[in-house]
Amino acid sequence: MSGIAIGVVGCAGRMGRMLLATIAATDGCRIAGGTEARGNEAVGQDLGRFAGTDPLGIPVGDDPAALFDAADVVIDFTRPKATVAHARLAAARGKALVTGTTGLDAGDEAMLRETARGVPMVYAPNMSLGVTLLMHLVEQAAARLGPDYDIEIVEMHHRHKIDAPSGTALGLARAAARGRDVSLDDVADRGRDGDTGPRRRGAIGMAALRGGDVVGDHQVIFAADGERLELGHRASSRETFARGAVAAAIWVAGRTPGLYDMRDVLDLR
Ligand SMILES: NC(=O)C1=CN([C@@H]2O[C@H](COP(=O)(O)OP(=O)(O)OC[C@H]3O[C@@H](n4cnc5c(N)ncnc54)[C@H](OP(=O)(O)O)[C@@H]3O)[C@@H](O)[C@H]2O)C=CC1
Ligand SMILES: O=C(O)C1=N[C@H](C(=O)O)C[C@H](O)C1
Repeated sequence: MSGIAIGVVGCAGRMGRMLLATIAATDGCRIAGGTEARGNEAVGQDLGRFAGTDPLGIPVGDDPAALFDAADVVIDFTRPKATVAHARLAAARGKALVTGTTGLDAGDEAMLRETARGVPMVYAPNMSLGVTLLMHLVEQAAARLGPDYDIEIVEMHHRHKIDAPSGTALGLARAAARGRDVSLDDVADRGRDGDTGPRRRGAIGMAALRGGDVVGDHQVIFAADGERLELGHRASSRETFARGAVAAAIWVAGRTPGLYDMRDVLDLR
Protein backbone atom coordinates (compact mmCIF):
# COMPACT_ATOMS: atom_id res chain seq x y z
CA MET A 1 0.00 0.00 0.00
CA SER A 2 1.31 3.45 -0.88
CA GLY A 3 1.01 6.91 0.64
CA ILE A 4 1.68 8.28 4.11
CA ALA A 5 0.11 6.01 6.74
CA ILE A 6 -1.90 8.17 9.14
CA GLY A 7 -3.28 6.89 12.45
CA VAL A 8 -6.12 8.62 14.30
CA VAL A 9 -6.38 8.45 18.10
CA GLY A 10 -9.87 9.31 19.38
CA CYS A 11 -11.19 8.05 16.03
CA ALA A 12 -14.85 7.79 17.10
CA GLY A 13 -15.09 11.41 18.29
CA ARG A 14 -16.56 14.31 16.29
CA MET A 15 -13.18 15.25 14.83
CA GLY A 16 -11.91 11.64 14.76
CA ARG A 17 -14.67 10.57 12.36
CA MET A 18 -14.14 13.62 10.13
CA LEU A 19 -10.40 12.92 10.05
CA LEU A 20 -10.92 9.30 8.96
CA ALA A 21 -13.27 10.43 6.17
CA THR A 22 -10.82 13.12 5.05
CA ILE A 23 -7.81 10.77 5.00
CA ALA A 24 -9.86 8.25 2.98
CA ALA A 25 -10.69 10.98 0.45
CA THR A 26 -7.18 12.50 0.19
CA ASP A 27 -4.55 11.45 -2.35
CA GLY A 28 -1.09 10.62 -1.00
CA CYS A 29 -2.19 9.17 2.33
CA ARG A 30 -4.09 6.24 3.81
CA ILE A 31 -5.67 5.20 7.10
CA ALA A 32 -3.17 3.23 9.22
CA GLY A 33 -5.69 2.57 12.01
CA GLY A 34 -7.52 4.24 14.86
CA THR A 35 -7.89 3.95 18.62
CA GLU A 36 -10.25 4.86 21.41
CA ALA A 37 -9.58 4.46 25.13
CA ARG A 38 -10.00 0.95 26.58
CA GLY A 39 -13.65 0.24 27.37
CA ASN A 40 -15.05 2.63 24.74
CA GLU A 41 -17.86 0.93 22.82
CA ALA A 42 -16.20 1.73 19.46
CA VAL A 43 -13.28 -0.60 20.24
CA GLY A 44 -13.42 -3.70 18.02
CA GLN A 45 -15.84 -2.17 15.47
CA ASP A 46 -14.75 -1.71 11.85
CA LEU A 47 -13.13 1.70 11.22
CA GLY A 48 -15.22 2.14 8.06
CA ARG A 49 -18.25 2.67 10.29
CA PHE A 50 -16.63 5.85 11.66
CA ALA A 51 -15.05 6.92 8.35
CA GLY A 52 -18.44 6.70 6.60
CA THR A 53 -16.94 4.31 4.04
CA ASP A 54 -17.35 0.63 3.18
CA PRO A 55 -15.83 -1.72 5.77
CA LEU A 56 -12.05 -1.26 5.88
CA GLY A 57 -11.20 -4.56 7.56
CA ILE A 58 -9.42 -2.67 10.37
CA PRO A 59 -10.98 -2.78 13.85
CA VAL A 60 -10.81 0.23 16.19
CA GLY A 61 -8.00 -0.57 18.63
CA ASP A 62 -7.26 0.39 22.23
CA ASP A 63 -3.46 0.07 22.04
CA PRO A 64 -1.97 3.42 20.94
CA ALA A 65 1.60 2.00 20.97
CA ALA A 66 0.61 -0.49 18.24
CA LEU A 67 -0.99 2.35 16.25
CA PHE A 68 2.18 4.48 16.46
CA ASP A 69 4.17 1.47 15.19
CA ALA A 70 1.80 0.99 12.22
CA ALA A 71 1.66 4.70 11.25
CA ASP A 72 4.06 7.27 9.78
CA VAL A 73 2.12 10.08 11.50
CA VAL A 74 -0.61 10.07 14.17
CA ILE A 75 -3.34 12.72 14.43
CA ASP A 76 -4.77 13.44 17.89
CA PHE A 77 -7.93 15.41 18.69
CA THR A 78 -8.75 13.98 22.13
CA ARG A 79 -8.34 15.40 25.66
CA PRO A 80 -5.32 17.17 27.21
CA LYS A 81 -4.10 14.28 29.38
CA ALA A 82 -4.51 11.79 26.49
CA THR A 83 -2.64 14.20 24.20
CA VAL A 84 0.32 14.38 26.60
CA ALA A 85 0.41 10.55 26.76
CA HIS A 86 0.28 10.38 22.95
CA ALA A 87 3.12 12.92 22.67
CA ARG A 88 5.26 10.77 24.97
CA LEU A 89 4.47 7.71 22.82
CA ALA A 90 5.32 9.62 19.63
CA ALA A 91 8.74 10.43 21.09
CA ALA A 92 9.28 6.86 22.34
CA ARG A 93 8.33 5.31 18.98
CA GLY A 94 10.05 7.97 16.84
CA LYS A 95 6.86 9.00 14.99
CA ALA A 96 5.46 12.40 14.02
CA LEU A 97 2.35 13.78 15.75
CA VAL A 98 -0.29 16.34 14.78
CA THR A 99 -2.50 17.53 17.62
CA GLY A 100 -5.41 19.94 17.66
CA THR A 101 -6.56 19.22 21.21
CA THR A 102 -7.37 22.36 23.21
CA GLY A 103 -7.52 23.01 26.95
CA LEU A 104 -3.88 22.07 27.58
CA ASP A 105 -2.39 23.82 30.64
CA ALA A 106 1.11 25.32 30.81
CA GLY A 107 2.57 22.03 32.11
CA ASP A 108 0.98 20.04 29.27
CA GLU A 109 2.36 22.51 26.71
CA ALA A 110 5.83 22.29 28.30
CA MET A 111 5.64 18.50 27.90
CA LEU A 112 4.74 18.89 24.21
CA ARG A 113 7.75 21.17 23.71
CA GLU A 114 9.98 18.66 25.50
CA THR A 115 8.79 15.62 23.51
CA ALA A 116 9.04 17.57 20.23
CA ARG A 117 12.82 17.82 20.75
CA GLY A 118 13.02 14.25 19.44
CA VAL A 119 10.26 14.08 16.81
CA PRO A 120 8.37 16.58 14.61
CA MET A 121 4.99 17.73 15.93
CA VAL A 122 2.33 20.18 14.76
CA TYR A 123 0.20 21.71 17.54
CA ALA A 124 -2.46 24.31 16.73
CA PRO A 125 -5.78 25.19 18.38
CA ASN A 126 -7.37 25.74 14.99
CA MET A 127 -6.28 23.98 11.79
CA SER A 128 -8.21 26.16 9.33
CA LEU A 129 -6.49 28.45 6.84
CA GLY A 130 -8.96 31.22 7.70
CA VAL A 131 -8.17 31.27 11.42
CA THR A 132 -4.42 30.94 10.83
CA LEU A 133 -4.63 34.06 8.66
CA LEU A 134 -6.93 35.78 11.19
CA MET A 135 -4.28 35.32 13.90
CA HIS A 136 -1.77 37.07 11.66
CA LEU A 137 -4.19 39.95 10.97
CA VAL A 138 -5.02 40.35 14.67
CA GLU A 139 -1.33 40.61 15.56
CA GLN A 140 -0.88 43.33 12.91
CA ALA A 141 -3.99 45.24 14.02
CA ALA A 142 -2.99 45.10 17.70
CA ALA A 143 0.47 46.41 16.85
CA ARG A 144 -0.93 49.32 14.84
CA LEU A 145 -3.88 50.36 17.02
CA GLY A 146 -2.32 50.61 20.49
CA PRO A 147 -3.97 50.61 23.94
CA ASP A 148 -6.67 53.22 23.12
CA TYR A 149 -8.37 50.33 21.33
CA ASP A 150 -9.88 47.89 23.84
CA ILE A 151 -9.51 44.29 22.63
CA GLU A 152 -12.39 41.89 23.33
CA ILE A 153 -12.68 38.36 21.93
CA VAL A 154 -16.04 36.60 21.72
CA GLU A 155 -16.37 32.94 20.77
CA MET A 156 -19.35 30.62 20.37
CA HIS A 157 -19.34 26.82 20.15
CA HIS A 158 -21.73 23.83 20.32
CA ARG A 159 -23.24 22.68 23.61
CA HIS A 160 -20.86 19.68 23.92
CA LYS A 161 -17.63 21.70 24.14
CA ILE A 162 -15.91 21.16 27.50
CA ASP A 163 -13.18 23.85 27.63
CA ALA A 164 -13.47 27.65 27.76
CA PRO A 165 -12.33 29.99 26.44
CA SER A 166 -11.71 28.04 23.22
CA GLY A 167 -8.13 27.27 22.25
CA THR A 168 -8.64 29.53 19.24
CA ALA A 169 -9.78 32.46 21.42
CA LEU A 170 -6.66 32.00 23.54
CA GLY A 171 -4.54 31.81 20.38
CA LEU A 172 -6.11 35.04 19.09
CA ALA A 173 -5.50 36.69 22.47
CA ARG A 174 -1.87 35.56 22.35
CA ALA A 175 -1.55 37.01 18.84
CA ALA A 176 -2.96 40.35 20.05
CA ALA A 177 -0.61 40.35 23.06
CA ARG A 178 2.33 39.61 20.75
CA GLY A 179 1.30 42.55 18.58
CA ARG A 180 1.34 44.81 21.65
CA ASP A 181 4.55 43.26 22.95
CA VAL A 182 3.01 42.30 26.30
CA SER A 183 2.54 38.96 28.06
CA LEU A 184 -1.01 37.61 27.82
CA ASP A 185 -0.79 36.40 31.44
CA ASP A 186 -0.45 40.07 32.53
CA VAL A 187 -3.43 41.40 30.56
CA ALA A 188 -5.94 38.54 30.10
CA ASP A 189 -9.45 39.08 31.46
CA ARG A 190 -11.14 35.67 31.12
CA GLY A 191 -14.78 36.41 31.89
CA ARG A 192 -16.48 39.10 33.97
CA ASP A 193 -19.19 38.66 36.55
CA GLY A 194 -20.50 40.79 39.41
CA ASP A 195 -18.92 44.01 40.68
CA THR A 196 -16.07 44.12 38.17
CA GLY A 197 -15.26 47.84 38.26
CA PRO A 198 -14.35 49.65 35.04
CA ARG A 199 -12.36 47.98 32.30
CA ARG A 200 -8.60 47.82 32.88
CA ARG A 201 -6.65 49.79 30.25
CA GLY A 202 -4.72 47.36 28.05
CA ALA A 203 -6.76 44.32 29.11
CA ILE A 204 -7.57 41.63 26.52
CA GLY A 205 -11.04 40.33 27.34
CA MET A 206 -12.53 36.96 26.40
CA ALA A 207 -16.13 35.76 26.54
CA ALA A 208 -17.41 32.25 25.75
CA LEU A 209 -20.93 31.37 24.54
CA ARG A 210 -22.18 27.77 24.25
CA GLY A 211 -25.24 26.45 22.43
CA GLY A 212 -26.73 24.22 19.75
CA ASP A 213 -24.51 22.81 17.04
CA VAL A 214 -22.30 25.87 16.38
CA VAL A 215 -19.07 24.53 14.85
CA GLY A 216 -16.90 27.51 15.86
CA ASP A 217 -17.33 31.31 15.67
CA HIS A 218 -14.66 33.82 16.72
CA GLN A 219 -14.80 37.61 16.72
CA VAL A 220 -12.04 40.00 17.75
CA ILE A 221 -13.22 43.54 18.53
CA PHE A 222 -10.95 46.59 18.76
CA ALA A 223 -13.19 49.21 20.42
CA ALA A 224 -12.10 52.85 20.73
CA ASP A 225 -13.90 56.15 21.34
CA GLY A 226 -15.68 56.84 18.05
CA GLU A 227 -15.00 53.63 16.14
CA ARG A 228 -14.82 49.86 16.36
CA LEU A 229 -12.87 47.43 14.18
CA GLU A 230 -14.15 43.85 14.09
CA LEU A 231 -12.30 40.86 12.62
CA GLY A 232 -13.95 37.46 12.65
CA HIS A 233 -14.25 33.91 11.40
CA ARG A 234 -17.10 31.38 11.26
CA ALA A 235 -16.51 27.68 10.62
CA SER A 236 -19.54 25.98 9.13
CA SER A 237 -18.10 22.44 8.90
CA ARG A 238 -15.50 20.42 10.85
CA GLU A 239 -14.20 19.34 7.45
CA THR A 240 -12.22 22.59 7.29
CA PHE A 241 -10.29 21.59 10.46
CA ALA A 242 -9.84 17.99 9.25
CA ARG A 243 -8.47 19.10 5.86
CA GLY A 244 -5.95 21.32 7.67
CA ALA A 245 -4.94 18.51 10.03
CA VAL A 246 -4.44 16.01 7.18
CA ALA A 247 -2.40 18.61 5.24
CA ALA A 248 -0.32 19.08 8.42
CA ALA A 249 0.20 15.31 8.73
CA ILE A 250 1.44 15.05 5.14
CA TRP A 251 3.63 18.14 5.66
CA VAL A 252 5.19 16.99 8.95
CA ALA A 253 6.10 13.42 7.90
CA GLY A 254 9.89 13.23 7.67
CA ARG A 255 10.53 16.82 8.97
CA THR A 256 13.28 17.78 11.39
CA PRO A 257 12.19 17.37 15.06
CA GLY A 258 10.55 20.44 16.58
CA LEU A 259 7.22 21.94 17.58
CA TYR A 260 5.50 23.51 14.55
CA ASP A 261 2.14 25.24 14.10
CA MET A 262 -0.18 25.94 11.18
CA ARG A 263 1.79 29.03 10.17
CA ASP A 264 4.66 26.66 9.30
CA VAL A 265 2.38 24.23 7.45
CA LEU A 266 0.71 27.01 5.44
CA ASP A 267 3.96 28.95 4.93
CA LEU A 268 2.53 32.10 6.60
CA ARG A 269 5.51 33.05 8.78
N1 LIG B 1 -7.42 22.42 16.35
C1 LIG B 1 -8.60 22.39 15.73
O1 LIG B 1 -8.71 22.80 14.55
C2 LIG B 1 -9.78 21.81 16.43
C3 LIG B 1 -9.64 21.36 17.72
N2 LIG B 1 -10.67 20.71 18.35
C4 LIG B 1 -10.37 20.15 19.66
O2 LIG B 1 -10.23 18.74 19.52
C5 LIG B 1 -10.61 18.10 20.73
C6 LIG B 1 -11.66 17.02 20.44
O3 LIG B 1 -12.84 17.63 19.97
P1 LIG B 1 -14.10 16.74 19.51
O4 LIG B 1 -13.72 15.81 18.43
O5 LIG B 1 -15.22 17.71 19.30
O6 LIG B 1 -14.38 15.92 20.87
P2 LIG B 1 -15.00 14.48 21.06
O7 LIG B 1 -15.29 14.32 22.52
O8 LIG B 1 -16.11 14.25 20.09
O9 LIG B 1 -13.80 13.49 20.63
C7 LIG B 1 -12.70 13.17 21.44
C8 LIG B 1 -12.50 11.68 21.34
O10 LIG B 1 -11.26 11.31 21.97
C9 LIG B 1 -11.54 10.17 22.76
N3 LIG B 1 -10.54 9.93 23.78
C10 LIG B 1 -10.45 10.45 25.03
N4 LIG B 1 -9.36 9.93 25.66
C11 LIG B 1 -8.77 9.09 24.78
C12 LIG B 1 -7.62 8.25 24.85
N5 LIG B 1 -6.84 8.17 25.94
N6 LIG B 1 -7.30 7.49 23.76
C13 LIG B 1 -8.05 7.53 22.64
N7 LIG B 1 -9.17 8.31 22.54
C14 LIG B 1 -9.51 9.07 23.59
C15 LIG B 1 -12.94 10.45 23.32
O11 LIG B 1 -13.53 9.28 23.88
P3 LIG B 1 -14.59 9.46 25.11
O12 LIG B 1 -15.76 10.14 24.50
O13 LIG B 1 -14.83 8.06 25.52
O14 LIG B 1 -13.89 10.30 26.14
C16 LIG B 1 -13.63 10.92 22.06
O15 LIG B 1 -14.07 9.86 21.25
C17 LIG B 1 -11.10 19.22 21.66
O16 LIG B 1 -10.04 19.61 22.50
C18 LIG B 1 -11.45 20.35 20.69
O17 LIG B 1 -11.39 21.62 21.28
C19 LIG B 1 -11.85 20.50 17.73
C20 LIG B 1 -12.06 20.95 16.46
C21 LIG B 1 -11.05 21.66 15.71
O1 LIG C 1 -14.25 22.04 20.35
C1 LIG C 1 -14.45 22.45 19.18
O2 LIG C 1 -15.42 22.08 18.52
C2 LIG C 1 -13.48 23.37 18.59
N1 LIG C 1 -12.39 23.62 19.26
C3 LIG C 1 -11.30 24.42 18.85
C4 LIG C 1 -11.04 25.51 19.86
O3 LIG C 1 -11.17 25.28 21.07
O4 LIG C 1 -10.64 26.61 19.47
C5 LIG C 1 -11.37 24.87 17.42
C6 LIG C 1 -12.74 25.03 16.84
O5 LIG C 1 -13.22 26.32 17.07
C7 LIG C 1 -13.72 23.94 17.24
